[in-house]
Amino acid sequence: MMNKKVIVITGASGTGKTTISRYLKEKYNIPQVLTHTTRLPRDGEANCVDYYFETDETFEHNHYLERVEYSGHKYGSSEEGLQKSWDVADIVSIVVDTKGAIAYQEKYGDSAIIIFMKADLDAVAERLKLRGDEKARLEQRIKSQENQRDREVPKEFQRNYYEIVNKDIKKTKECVDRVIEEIKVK
Ligand SMILES: Nc1nc2c(ncn2[C@@H]2O[C@H](COP(=O)(O)OP(=O)(O)O)[C@@H](O)[C@H]2O)c(=O)[nH]1
Ligand SMILES: Nc1ncnc2c1ncn2[C@@H]1O[C@H](COP(=O)(O)OP(=O)(O)O)[C@@H](O)[C@H]1O
Repeated sequence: MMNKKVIVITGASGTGKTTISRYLKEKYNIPQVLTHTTRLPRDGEANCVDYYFETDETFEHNHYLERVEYSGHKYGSSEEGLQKSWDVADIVSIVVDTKGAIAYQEKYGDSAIIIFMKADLDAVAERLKLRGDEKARLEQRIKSQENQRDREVPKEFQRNYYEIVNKDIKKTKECVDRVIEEIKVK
């Protein structure tokens, strides 16, 4: 089991977590572990592709490795989901908030590779508007206590994590490439 690795992509809203997860899939064929949420799909998002979209009731039918409330919605990831991805690939990725990242680090130790994403606040506001996030929801999300918290590296992180400042997307992807090279030689 321990030649298996999970790349845990974390950071505040709009910092580029999903973008990096997609890049890992496209360039390295690294599958993304899907998680469950009670928030509604955004335009362009689909069930079983971006998330397992749940109601408050169906959300409780799964059992979770870790679960959180984020800006008024529930999110959770399951051990089965991770295992299913590990069945088909040695390196997989998952996108979670920092609380989730801490849980993965605690459970999987060095097999959990943390990438903490950071971006300038003004750039984030602009990018989320372009992403098509509805204005009121966007503001609520940006102001949420969880999102404020996730703008900084939590003190609970153990020393080994990668921090990527996502300004120029080309440079960001180069940073990700270096992370993958490092993981692969380990
Ligand atoms: N801990 C945890 N966080 C999750 C899970 N699924 C998604 N998240 C996080 O929940 C937060 C909100 O996600 P989302 O609604 O997609 O908004 P976004 O960050 O603006 O794309 C993000 O930080 C996600 O990484 C999960 O299963 N567990
Ligand atoms: N470096 C970048 N420059 C410009 N736009 C970006 C950059 N990185 C991501 N984006 C765009 O910003 C929006 C938010 O990125 P996303 O990956 O959805 O963030 P997150 O998953 O962290 O909320 C998306 O529309 C994405 O295409």
